Amino acid sequence: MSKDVPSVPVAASKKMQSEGNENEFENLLNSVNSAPIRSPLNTIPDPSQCQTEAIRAIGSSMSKRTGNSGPSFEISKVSSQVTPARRTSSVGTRLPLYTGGKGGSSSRVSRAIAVASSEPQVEVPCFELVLIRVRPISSTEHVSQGYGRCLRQESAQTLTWLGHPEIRFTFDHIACEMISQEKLFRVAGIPMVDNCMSGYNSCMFAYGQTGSGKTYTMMGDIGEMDGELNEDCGITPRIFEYLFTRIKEEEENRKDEGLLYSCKCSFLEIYNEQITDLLEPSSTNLHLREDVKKGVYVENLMEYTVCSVDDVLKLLLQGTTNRKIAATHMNSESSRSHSVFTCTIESRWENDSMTHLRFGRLNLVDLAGSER
Ligand SMILES: Nc1ncnc2c1ncn2[C@@H]1O[C@H](COP(=O)(O)OP(=O)(O)OP(=O)(O)O)[C@@H](O)[C@H]1O
Repeated sequence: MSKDVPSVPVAASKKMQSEGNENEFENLLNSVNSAPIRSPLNTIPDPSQCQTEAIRAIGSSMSKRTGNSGPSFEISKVSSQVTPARRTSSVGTRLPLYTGGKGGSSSRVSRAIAVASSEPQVEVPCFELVLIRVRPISSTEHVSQGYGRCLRQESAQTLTWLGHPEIRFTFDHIACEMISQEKLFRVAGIPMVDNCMSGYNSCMFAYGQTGSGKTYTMMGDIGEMDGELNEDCGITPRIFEYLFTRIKEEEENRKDEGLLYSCKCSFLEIYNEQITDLLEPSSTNLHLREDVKKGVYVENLMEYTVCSVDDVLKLLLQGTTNRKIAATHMNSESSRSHSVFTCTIESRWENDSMTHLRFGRLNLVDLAGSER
């Protein structure tokens, strides 16, 4: 059934490493004590609790480096970590506390990070999740090229590559080829938004071979139909639809505190080690800088205030049109660059005669595909 192909159709989406800042204005000295309690970081569900019928049912397959064509797979890596109040800014020793992922090619990592400063040490939790998404074989691959599946899914965490010898891989979670964009968003996207709104930075990135489905997963079909997102739209538009719904609810529920959110987005591309603003393509060769207050940032990158999912869709459409694409032998519209869509979510509210300010940053990264 299977036929060798020269490259690996592997896609990965990673949602990882985040830092959050909660900063309280004005009465800074009292800030730590008066800060409202955040939701727990690991609102990200245990992948084993996220199984869907489709995932359980499928014996889907994927290709491996030396192997056969077939559906690609993706990895979502999720992590969140929070820094406490801004005064304790320097992060010190990392204390890895590995939980699970024994013996597999990936592991779920839950870490605590000790914040080194003159103040008492604060444990900074960190949460990561690696998720594989298997892409179905296209009709061209199946009919014209005669490729078949080369994988068997054993469980929600384990896949076997049907080579000689067979090789088993274990991940935090495997989303089979039948998983819908919506379901994937519910597993990987919602917890990220919830964490960001609680002031934890979050990052998701898609990693894998050209044509394996990274852009489909991260962006998909960005258009709208009758004011609703397309069924095929990817995780990014869905994240913002959910984010603005949550913002509306929160602002409504905490009217008495005058809670207000504001969101700013930027969209950049890294191509040939050069950074370009995808929303202002003449702005190219931008520089990475580091600042004590801001941390690492891209100088002169434009940020746009967004108030609705429509605002975000416009930016996504504008940016993806400007992204560098070219044909590869596996994908006629292959992204040749890395893209990073960032949203900074800031919230401000009054409580006990103090103004509170909280930040969370969301990074959504679609890496360029590898042809090797
Ligand atoms: N889960 C899926 N279901 C159906 N079609 C898919 C799926 N994933 C990807 N595809 C289709 O496969 C093709 C390649 O996907 P995509 O462009 O997202 O790959 P990619 O990994 O981003 O590639 P590159 O790295 O070359 O940019 C597209 O036509 C896309 O619509």
